[in-house]
Amino acid sequence: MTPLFTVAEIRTIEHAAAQRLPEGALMQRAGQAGANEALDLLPFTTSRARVLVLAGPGNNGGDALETAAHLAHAGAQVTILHFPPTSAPAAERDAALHRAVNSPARLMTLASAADGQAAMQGTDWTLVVDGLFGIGLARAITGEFAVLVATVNQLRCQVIALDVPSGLDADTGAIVGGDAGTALRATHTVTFIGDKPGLHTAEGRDHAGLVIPSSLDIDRDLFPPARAKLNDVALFAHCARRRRHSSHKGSNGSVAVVGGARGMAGAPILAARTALNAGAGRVYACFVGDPPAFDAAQPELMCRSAQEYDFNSAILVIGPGMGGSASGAEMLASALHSHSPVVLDADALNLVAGSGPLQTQLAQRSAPCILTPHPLEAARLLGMSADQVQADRPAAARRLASKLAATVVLKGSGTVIAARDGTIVINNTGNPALATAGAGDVLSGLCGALLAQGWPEWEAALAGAWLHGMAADVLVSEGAGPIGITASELIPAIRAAVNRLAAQHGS
Ligand SMILES: NC(=O)C1=CN([C@@H]2O[C@H](COP(=O)(O)OP(=O)(O)OC[C@H]3O[C@@H](n4cnc5c(N)ncnc54)[C@H](O)[C@@H]3O)[C@@H](O)[C@H]2O)[C@@H](O)CC1
Ligand SMILES: Nc1ncnc2c1ncn2[C@@H]1O[C@H](COP(=O)(O)OP(=O)(O)O)[C@@H](O)[C@H]1O
Ligand SMILES: [K+]
Repeated sequence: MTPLFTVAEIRTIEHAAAQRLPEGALMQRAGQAGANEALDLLPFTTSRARVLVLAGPGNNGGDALETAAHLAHAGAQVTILHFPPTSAPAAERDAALHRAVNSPARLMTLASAADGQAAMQGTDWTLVVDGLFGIGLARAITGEFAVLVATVNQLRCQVIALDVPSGLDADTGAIVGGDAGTALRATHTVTFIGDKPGLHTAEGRDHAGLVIPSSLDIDRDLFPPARAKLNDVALFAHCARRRRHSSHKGSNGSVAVVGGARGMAGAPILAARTALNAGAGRVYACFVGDPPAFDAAQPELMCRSAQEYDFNSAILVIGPGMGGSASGAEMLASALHSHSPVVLDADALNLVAGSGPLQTQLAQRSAPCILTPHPLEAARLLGMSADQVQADRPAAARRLASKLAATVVLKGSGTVIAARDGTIVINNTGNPALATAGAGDVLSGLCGALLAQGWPEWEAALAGAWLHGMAADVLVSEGAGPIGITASELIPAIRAAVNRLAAQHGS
């Protein structure tokens, strides 16, 4: 289980740890950790490696100077582009500079980032170490530093970021300064003290690459209980069940997907097929528009008119392709009036966003409730723009969960799952193959199927996000994507993932 800590928490831990250690110990450990990861990436003949180390003006630059000295002593050809501090540096940073100067590394002290860019030209670098800025970056990277970042981003070699890729907000995964800023794209990030939410959501996955946490050997008692974690099978495996020989379809619950206004019948069909293939015993597809007689590709589904369905008799997945009509709103109100557990997606969320009474009705329900908004749906529910949601996904998910008293699955790269009490989990399975129409319908059907099979709301949301992403990861590893995977193809891959989970962890 990987806990995730905010910058404020990391600063508190660091401060407490520093009291127990000799001056500079943490920076030295950080530099050693960076060097260890770098050495793993270098060719066996270290002397052939040309390593470019960017050492910024703050303590992140201090880490980089320590890393550079280690790599130079290990035999690599190291060039340091050093940006001196603009105010009096910490003694530990001075000591790091001293070690770098006394190492075989070539140190270029630069007055401007433009000098740095010139110094980078003409060498075929094996590896770049990014120690420009860490968690202390206070404003957008602009001007000459932005040009330097763009130059590194065009290199094709591996790039290790120290602590955080320069320019990325470690709390939110947004680029510091938004559109005015930029961030360095690393292939690996060695992150210090504890892992951080921003490395795994929003822009995080594209900029951090593979994340390697390094605790710097800080005593465990200095870490607070984590309010955020990375998603992990260990968080939900206890709910997995193997099928009993004595089971029957009634043992595995019923799901009713409610949606399908005229012209949008495919969305509930995708959700319903997923629910069936993820193990629900009986699945109804209920249409706000005219129902088809049956689904030819999945005749096991029971296609009904939503108006004629008893919403108390199944787990309800409401919203796929439902539209915003008065009859959709009426179906939603009666579904919320029922005692059934619900998954609210797509148009159901838009209808809730536009109606105070529906919001009150939702917040007052006692049955399990999972909301699966994408960023624009979340924005409508919060009365803000999608850009504002993306600027701080953990905060948006938390606010929604508390406002509507539900488990919220804020979708997108690094899906954020939030509980009513403010706990969050960030999912790191999945990939851009999922950026395709209908992938969200598949997720809502999967969550419904897990609820139907007795999973509690929180674990159903965690496992739903994880299995959905894992299915896409398996398809991509088999060469089927990420380009061109369709939502329908996810369904058999989800079935395989559900069965693997039950076989490996089910009781
Ligand atoms: N605090 C900790 O927990 C530890 C920190 N360490 C390292 O120290 C880092 C934090 O160090 P700092 O707080 O010094 O911060 P940083 O090194 O991240 O950056 C601050 C420096 O950048 C300058 N700066 C900020 N925004 C700028 C901009 N947009 N353009 C140009 N210059 C800008 C500031 O004036 C300051 O000199 C961590 O990320 C980590 O790498 C490690 O040494 C280990 C312990
Ligand atoms: N780039 C991406 N990386 C990882 N997951 C993604 C990405 N883009 C989309 N997804 C996932 O795919 C699903 C898309 O859902 P949604 O936006 O509701 O699509 P639709 O309404 O077409 O079904 C969500 O589960 C989301 O988290
Ligand atoms: K960095």
